[in-house]
Amino acid sequence: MTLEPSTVLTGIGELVTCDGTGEAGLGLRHDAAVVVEDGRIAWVGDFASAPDADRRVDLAGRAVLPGFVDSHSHLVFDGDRSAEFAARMTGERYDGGGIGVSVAATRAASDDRLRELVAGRVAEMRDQGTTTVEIKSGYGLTVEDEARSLRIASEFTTETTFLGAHVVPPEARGGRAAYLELVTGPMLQACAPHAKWADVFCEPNSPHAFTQDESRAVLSAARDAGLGLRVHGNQLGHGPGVQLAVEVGAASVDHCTFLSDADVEALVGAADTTVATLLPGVEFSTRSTYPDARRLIDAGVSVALATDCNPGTCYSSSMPFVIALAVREMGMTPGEAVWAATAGSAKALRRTDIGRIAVGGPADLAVLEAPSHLHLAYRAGVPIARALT
Ligand SMILES: N=CN[C@@H](CCC(=O)O)C(=O)O
Ligand SMILES: [Zn+2]
Repeated sequence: MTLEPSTVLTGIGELVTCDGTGEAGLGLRHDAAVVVEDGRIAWVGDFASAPDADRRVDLAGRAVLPGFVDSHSHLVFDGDRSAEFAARMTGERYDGGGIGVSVAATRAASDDRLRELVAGRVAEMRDQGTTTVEIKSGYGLTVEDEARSLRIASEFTTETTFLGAHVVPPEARGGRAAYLELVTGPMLQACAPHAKWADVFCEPNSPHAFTQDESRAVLSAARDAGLGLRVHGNQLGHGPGVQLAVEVGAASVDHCTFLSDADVEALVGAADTTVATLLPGVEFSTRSTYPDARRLIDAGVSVALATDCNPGTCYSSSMPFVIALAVREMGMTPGEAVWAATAGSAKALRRTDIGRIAVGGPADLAVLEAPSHLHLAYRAGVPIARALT
């Protein structure tokens, strides 16, 4: 639906502004109207006092909320790993080894083929209400393949993340030190112009990923190159990822599945800086224990939700699915889950302009085929959300 040049949205069953007021900060309004002008929110208020606009769209009781912010995805890949998923469903454990399969297929794909795959995945996300997506590299793992992954990602989003330190690639086995030098040197140099962020798979529980010291070296080089920092941490077992993320002031530490009391304490102390991004689609798709979101929220940690859409641990692009899992499996209220998928996830990207509906912000809106946000978890698996603009 086009909302140009100016449109007043009426008949909104429930407006979820995420303005920080009320239950879970959702700032719910009823009998509200929204005016969109030139792609921005121009006015929010009571329907009765709504100003005129060029067009009027009656939403017939549907709920409107900020478009979802998916702050963690790996969309630039080719190849199929559905057999790996099936094997996990019969008991095989995930250890990151399958990443090499996606790396081989991604390297073999043409630019056009990768572009087409990313476009399809981004469109799939929009069809489910996502209006901002972060996209990582990490299936190239050569200077050229990482740089082109990021070039292609930046055609779709400004939230691009260099993940040369995803795993040590198969051809570098035995040469970890040399690969780290490549990642922190020429690869970082080639990728930095196309990336806003850098990330590292800090996971001593996987033979393929990186230790605390290796991860620190990657993050410190990335910071020197002007990139913001993110960390994959505490996914497969207890580990140093959370403490390292807090130490370096990362915007987000993602997964947070296995946390000690000291990890939670560190995240509470860093709640203004470092967000704990939970990715329950991963636990679903790897048949693992879910992170304890209740413990984190009750302690005062900043929590976000994202899909982690990737070919190995979660090939789902659906934020509504993630919200349903968060409510059903992680003890979050529907309101907390919606907040974490919008304003919380925006905070994980250090953005205050998205993830909320506020005058002056971009008109990144999602609409539900339902009267309230409660339906996102209540009607799990039903495609009720879509991006409005
Ligand atoms: N853990 C590291 N990276 C991805 C999985 C990548 C893959 O298996 O292809 C994740 O976030 O789960
Ligand atoms: Zn990931």
